[in-house]
Amino acid sequence: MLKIENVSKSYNKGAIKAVDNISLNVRPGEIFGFLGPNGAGKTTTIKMIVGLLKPDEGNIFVNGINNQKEPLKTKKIISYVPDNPEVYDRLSGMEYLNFIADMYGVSKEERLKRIEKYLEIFKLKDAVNDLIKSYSHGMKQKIVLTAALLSDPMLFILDEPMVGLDPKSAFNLKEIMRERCSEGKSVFFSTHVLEVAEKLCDRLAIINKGKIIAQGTMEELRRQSENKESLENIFLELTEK
Ligand SMILES: Nc1ncnc2c1ncn2[C@@H]1O[C@H](COP(=O)(O)OP(=O)(O)OP(=O)(O)O)[C@@H](O)[C@H]1O
Repeated sequence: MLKIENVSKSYNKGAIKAVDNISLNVRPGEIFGFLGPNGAGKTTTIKMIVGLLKPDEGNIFVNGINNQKEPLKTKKIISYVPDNPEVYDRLSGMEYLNFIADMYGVSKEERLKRIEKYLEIFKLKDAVNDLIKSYSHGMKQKIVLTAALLSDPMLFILDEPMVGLDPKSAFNLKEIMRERCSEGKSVFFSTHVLEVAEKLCDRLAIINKGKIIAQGTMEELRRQSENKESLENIFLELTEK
């Protein structure tokens, strides 16, 4: 579903190598966790996957399509929720949802069904006709999540999705991720919450200083580490080397 091949990215004319020759593969029906300390290169990688940044080297394929060569085709099957979503404050929640559904060409029937479903899950029904600028931080996050789900993406990409969500909303989001994967769709998300990653992900990759230092199932990561008890121990051991 997602294949990253030997991808590198530098900033400031090569002075900062943010991502250094990484490769990974996310399969259909998989929840894939992308972990790493601050400044490791997670957001830079995600921005390259969704087409906001261009890799200096390497290729990224979404469902077999090269995202540099056919950006619109790949964007159609991806939804992306950034770590700090910017929303159109002067729209109401419903106007924003319809705008995103229009951009993705979602039919009236499908959008109504999905809007109803996710507004119910995220308890946003009463606020959906209010202006987004009146929303709390968490409500803004939830309207962005709802919008991202309207196109029923094959690949759902989230950068630090649990930050700012209350426990119930975080639980609901995890259920949504699981449901998508049971339907054969894929989820790729970055997180600092190791407990969530450990419980939720089918496979994980750990990035440190731009390089992938471990990748695989929890079982496979345990085998690569001497300190095998929890993902926290494995993470600390591998990133402190
Ligand atoms: N626009 C930019 N210009 C210059 N350097 C940048 C830019 N964006 C990121 N960097 C640098 O690239 C490196 C990787 O940053 P990135 O944001 O990808 O890390 P991250 O793993 O997402 O970090 P965090 O967990 O703190 O969000 C860091 O050294 C960062 O300072």
